Amino acid sequence: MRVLVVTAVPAERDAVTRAFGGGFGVRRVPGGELHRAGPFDVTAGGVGPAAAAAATAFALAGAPAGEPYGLVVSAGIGGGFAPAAPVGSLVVADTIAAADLGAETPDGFVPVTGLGFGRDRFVPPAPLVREVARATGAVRGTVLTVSTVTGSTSSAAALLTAHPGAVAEAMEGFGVAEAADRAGLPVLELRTVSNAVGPRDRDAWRIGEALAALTDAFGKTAPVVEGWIQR
Ligand SMILES: O=C(O)c1cccc(C(=O)CC[C@H]2O[C@@H](n3cnc4c(=O)[nH]cnc43)[C@H](O)[C@@H]2O)c1
Repeated sequence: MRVLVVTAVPAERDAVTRAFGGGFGVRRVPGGELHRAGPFDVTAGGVGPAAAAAATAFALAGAPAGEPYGLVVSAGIGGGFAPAAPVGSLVVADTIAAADLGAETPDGFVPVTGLGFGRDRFVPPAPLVREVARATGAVRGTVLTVSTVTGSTSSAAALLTAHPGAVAEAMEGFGVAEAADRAGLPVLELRTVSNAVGPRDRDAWRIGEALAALTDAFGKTAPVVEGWIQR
């Protein structure tokens, strides 16, 4: 079995494949391409949950005969909630939560599940999360999926009130998880922290360091997931 990794942008995809000395072959799938590296097929699916879900669904549907996927990973850089996940740290999601999927009401935000629809979270396999955290030193916690990057102290505080276990936010995990779940596959989310969640200061984003940390993280994660998908 192989592992599908979905990043947002090509720089993140290439950071993952660099853990194996680069991509070893590129395969076209509808709407994208898959870069083969070690046990991973890595695709840059675009920014946001909708692009991520579409890219994941097409990649899973196009798996070659005899090479099924056993796991899907959402990966890339993300914002970290202080003090749990400082800039430069690695986070592995024990819960992937859609933080802004729902309705604003007079009583505040109501998640989509409170409206009687769908899902607002997915839970990766706990033993796998534990093993990845042990192998990489990652912080474990909820990773939020947002469609709008948080840009103020008050919004960051509101997210932490609604999700006390949140350690990071990004924009794709829930979309990847939704597609993986419909294919009957487990999901994992790995984020290296490029910036603090809070007031927007793009000059303070440490993207280069976060991409280097992503390469390091995948080098350490590969043996763990290889063992796990063979069980
Ligand atoms: O400008 C670049 O060189 C560059 C290289 C790699 C990635 C980027 C991105 O802007 C990726 C966008 C991606 O990052 C996630 N992200 C990062 N920080 C946050 C945040 O604070 N809140 C939400 N999302 C964040 C997100 O998943 C985006 O898709 C640029």
